[in-house]
Amino acid sequence: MDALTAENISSGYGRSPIVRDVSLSAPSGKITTIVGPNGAGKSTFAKTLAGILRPSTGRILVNGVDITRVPGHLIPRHGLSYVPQNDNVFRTLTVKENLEVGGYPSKGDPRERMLQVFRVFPDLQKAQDKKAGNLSGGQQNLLAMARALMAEPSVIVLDEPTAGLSPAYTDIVWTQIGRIAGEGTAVLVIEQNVERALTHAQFVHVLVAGTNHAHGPVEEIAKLDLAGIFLGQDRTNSSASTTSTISSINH
Ligand SMILES: Nc1ncnc2c1ncn2[C@@H]1O[C@H](COP(=O)(O)OP(=O)(O)OP(=O)(O)O)[C@@H](O)[C@H]1O
Repeated sequence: MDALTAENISSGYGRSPIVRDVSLSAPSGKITTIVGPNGAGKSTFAKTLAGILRPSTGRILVNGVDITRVPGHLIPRHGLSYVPQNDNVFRTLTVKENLEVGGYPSKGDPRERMLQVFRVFPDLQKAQDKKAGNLSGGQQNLLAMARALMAEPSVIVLDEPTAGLSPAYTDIVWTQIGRIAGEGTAVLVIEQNVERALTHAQFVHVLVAGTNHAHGPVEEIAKLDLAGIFLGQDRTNSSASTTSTISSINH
């Protein structure tokens, strides 16, 4: 059974849905990414998984349990933690205090859990008494991920965790994402940069105009003409698809 299963989700902000009939699954211990052009509905879908938006159709299962109608603030207790792109740490609290807050949904010993999280994020242990607001943007994103891990989630949803980061810090964040998956968590990453998604993920979903355009193991998705798909001109089977083209349209 996949840790996360979303079936036929439609969702949005008003009467007409932004995301339409999207299905996706994310297995434990693997990285699944959602890629797509700007405005495709990736963040809207992530917010729907997190319970911030209520889907108008479909259902969301975590470890087989239907969480579709669970209020957003209780969803971490059901095994799904969400890290938004912005405002994802308490800036006036220390690193340690942020982690303590993140541990509230967990039933385990929070001190033990913090030591486990520090094993995945050793640099945060060194900075544990620093105010989160004094960390760099990249360190804040790592702290946000670590805070989400404190809840011992089965599934962690990361909305563009490397947005705005330097290439060097982007590599650090992806290394950490790999370590989170290595601990057995299902990781779902919204990623703007297709090249990065194809490099790091095992499964990829391509969302275009709010609908599921393609999905599958990374080896299969890498064969598609993603640049053409993003530009609305699917040229798969032509020779036009190159990784550098895909990369360049994402910057
Ligand atoms: N709070 C909101 N209220 C109304 N419409 C919104 C809101 N947030 C996003 N939208 C609209 O929903 C659509 C999808 O936005 P969304 O942020 O989900 O796309 P995305 O694929 O994550 O894009 P990006 O890669 O640019 O972040 C866009 O047309 C956007 O303008």
